[in-house]
Amino acid sequence: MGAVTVGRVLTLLRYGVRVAPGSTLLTMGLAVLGSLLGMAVTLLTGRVVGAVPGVIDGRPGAMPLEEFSWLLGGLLAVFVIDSLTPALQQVASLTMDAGMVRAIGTGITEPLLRPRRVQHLEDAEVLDVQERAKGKGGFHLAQGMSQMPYLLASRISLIGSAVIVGAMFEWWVAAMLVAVSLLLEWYGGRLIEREIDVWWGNTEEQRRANYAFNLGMRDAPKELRVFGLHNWLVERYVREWTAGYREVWSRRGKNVKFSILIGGVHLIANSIAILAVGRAALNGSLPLTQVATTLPAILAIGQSSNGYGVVQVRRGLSAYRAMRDLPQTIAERHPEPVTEAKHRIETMPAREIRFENVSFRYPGSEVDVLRGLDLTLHAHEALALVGINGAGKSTLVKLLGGAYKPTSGRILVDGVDLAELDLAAWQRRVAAIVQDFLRFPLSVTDNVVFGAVERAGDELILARVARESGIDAVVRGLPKGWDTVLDKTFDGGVELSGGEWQRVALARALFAVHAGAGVLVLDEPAAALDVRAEAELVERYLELTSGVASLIISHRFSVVRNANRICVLSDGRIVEDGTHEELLAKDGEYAGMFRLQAERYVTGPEAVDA
Ligand SMILES: Nc1ncnc2c1ncn2[C@@H]1O[C@H](COP(=O)(O)OP(=O)(O)OP(=O)(O)O)[C@@H](O)[C@H]1O
Repeated sequence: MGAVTVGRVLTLLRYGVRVAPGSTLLTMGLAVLGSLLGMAVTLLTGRVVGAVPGVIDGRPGAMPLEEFSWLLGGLLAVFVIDSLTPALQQVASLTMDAGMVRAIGTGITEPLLRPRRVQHLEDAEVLDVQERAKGKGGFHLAQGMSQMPYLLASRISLIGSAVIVGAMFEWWVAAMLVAVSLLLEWYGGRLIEREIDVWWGNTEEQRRANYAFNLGMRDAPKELRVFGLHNWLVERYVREWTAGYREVWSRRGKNVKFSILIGGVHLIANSIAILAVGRAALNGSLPLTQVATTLPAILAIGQSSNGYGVVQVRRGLSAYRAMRDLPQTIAERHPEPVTEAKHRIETMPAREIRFENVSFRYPGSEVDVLRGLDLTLHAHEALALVGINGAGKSTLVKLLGGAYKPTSGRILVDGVDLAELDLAAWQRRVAAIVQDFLRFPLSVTDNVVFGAVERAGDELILARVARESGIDAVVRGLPKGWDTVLDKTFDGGVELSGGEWQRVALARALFAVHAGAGVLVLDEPAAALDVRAEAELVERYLELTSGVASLIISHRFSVVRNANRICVLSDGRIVEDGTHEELLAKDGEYAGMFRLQAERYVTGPEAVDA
């Protein structure tokens, strides 16, 4: 099969049989049956045509009429079955495709989701393997699998037709036709491959066209209308798309003369074969049956070259290998810590969480975000962390949640290094609302109970959370109450306002705390609310969650001052630590930031909020 060897095809077939056994076997079986029936039609047609003159003349030794009728009936039956198989094959093939897409989607996302840390998601090598496992412009593996039945059928047809030509006529003719057919396939495959590469190579124009498309469809449909930019966008999309396709056309144009040359070779080979058959028929050395069988077989050899199938199957194979390697690449480059279940995580932290001389730099970055940071968060205390944009506050939260591990230093939970704890169990102990919290396009209930999915069915906690968080007021106004889907693209779904969404997200954190979480992180928890509402909400949350260690991050001092203690993060370490009053008295960085904001609220545009 050219560069696609039989062994590799079997590998791919084995995968198909593993993930979608019924439909794969049926699709491949029907493909084989279809090509065998096609050859049976050729052989039977030859016999029927060869028998006709004798039957008409009633020559002695000719086929009896009854046998001829059976032959004709047989041809008809084979023809009918042959006509039915493509429809059946299509159904089987669609079912196989659906199974493949599901299996590949899981095969790629599952290894990426499984690790408790996230470093692997920023590792160029892992991302490269993932990209190859997926393929550009759709799942290459699924595309390869859907071409397998056609490739299989065209191979059987090529071999079978060559045997017919060789056995009934001349082996040199069969060899010549097969050689030309494979040449045609190899060359056609190369052209197709290059075209696909250009098209999915994501040229600058294609990326711009995609950007325009996403802008219009997904990212900014409202703003575009406000600014009256829809016509501009459509025009831009068409222009970029056409420009992107120009390269494909120019490559196709350049290849035309070679295609004509190869097509000419094919035409000459077929003409030689047909002329040779004609000559043999005329000089009486080739009986009519053989002539009528050989001619369609000659044409079938030419038609069985399948460059597209070869290319797609080859791409499918390489995607399959990348997908197979993905879990191993992740495990080798980012081993998950092996932990012993000797610590009672479900009661941690009983005393404190301590950052001890912690430094951190993101993978691939040259800059340390944290530099020898020391910080203690006591159990049952509410600690606020302040610092300018980019100081590293959210980064510290990611380290606390175990999403990253410190580049150096340690994070100790009740004296035990976080690296020694079962990360999955620890992450269940941490409830967090981050700035870009998840908005699931699911029901309100799901959006709240996902705070602690293992307690999802606990109606008592849900009722308590609804009462305490005040989202029962939001739910009462929804068409299907708790079952309302929070995405208006779904039937009966609604879109909440930014502030309402934040209340849902906070209810999610509260659900996690009541389900047993021991650490609560509020990272800009209610920035979409006005200043007073946010301050009141955070104050209320701290009352409701007073039994857990809370870390609050906010740029608003009305929120921060609710905390028992405030730490200022600057230059990668904690530079000030104390209560609101203590830090003001100290007249350092905190006091400077506070004064600046207070002035704005008195004189500036935000005075309304204050
Ligand atoms: N995934 C990442 N890869 C590389 N650098 C990152 C990544 N995430 C954040 N950074 C960088 O780390 C630094 C600290 O970012 P971080 O989000 O922790 O700051 P922050 O104090 O929370 O800021 P803000 O107040 O604006 O939310 C920034 O310089 C940021 O650009």
